[in-house]
Amino acid sequence: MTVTVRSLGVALGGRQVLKGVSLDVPAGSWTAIIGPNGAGKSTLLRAVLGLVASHGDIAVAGADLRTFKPRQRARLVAYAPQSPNLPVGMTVFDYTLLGRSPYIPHLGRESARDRTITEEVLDRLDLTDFADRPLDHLSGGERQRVVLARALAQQTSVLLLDEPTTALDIGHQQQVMELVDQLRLSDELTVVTTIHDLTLAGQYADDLVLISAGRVAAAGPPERVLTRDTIEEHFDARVHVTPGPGGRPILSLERP
Ligand SMILES: Nc1ncnc2c1ncn2[C@@H]1O[C@H](COP(=O)(O)OP(=O)(O)OP(=O)(O)O)[C@@H](O)[C@H]1O
Repeated sequence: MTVTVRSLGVALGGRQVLKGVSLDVPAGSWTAIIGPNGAGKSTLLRAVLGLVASHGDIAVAGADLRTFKPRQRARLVAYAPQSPNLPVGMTVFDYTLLGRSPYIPHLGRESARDRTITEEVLDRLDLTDFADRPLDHLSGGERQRVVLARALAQQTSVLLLDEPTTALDIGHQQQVMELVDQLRLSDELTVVTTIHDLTLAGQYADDLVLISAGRVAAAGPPERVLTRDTIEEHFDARVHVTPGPGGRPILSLERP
């Protein structure tokens, strides 16, 4: 399913946070939204979901999610926010099972299939041993994987992930990115993720969109966006860029 945004604008607290943003994410592809702190990356995801007021055109599989009820939206798009409110005392299993809520009838109970899907997702994210643990008894990285687990349990065709790897060690970063990539290939999932690790973004995404001061500053394949000059201009960082496997850029910081 495609995600298309045209001339998107968002104002927050009386300030224009996104201006004229356009985005084209083909079905089954992975787009990474990059950009400096405060650029508007999370706001862009929230606007696509219809969680913040916006003007401009938004189409997810041809539909404008701003007109959808939450339950209807949750069958089409799964969203893993950067810092979700986690219910104190709820177990990892029950929180992940919440991902099945859009399919459970009102006043009904989850089915055996809902529980099986939840168990499978926990297994794929190395979380089976934590299933009965309350969310507030987890480390930051474990919590982050549980938030992703809930989103994957929704089994939607579009996945929006806000900074899915920030709290993860390098092994779990790889595990999460590989898992998302596998799902993308096997289930034709369309993925949009914000991400700060530019090398990681360049290794997995088909296209990068650089947001800077609320506008699209660059967009295209990783090797076109991740250039030394672009990084210096928008992040005020000096980096060395070398072509890695498949020509995908590897960035390292240059000491002044
Ligand atoms: N509710 C709000 N009211 C006013 N301004 C807001 C609100 N929420 C966010 N902002 C501002 O909007 C801008 C964009 O925020 P956003 O969270 O989208 O940035 P980001 O690119 O995701 O940043 P980061 O990389 O730090 O997570 C920031 O300047 C932020 O301070």
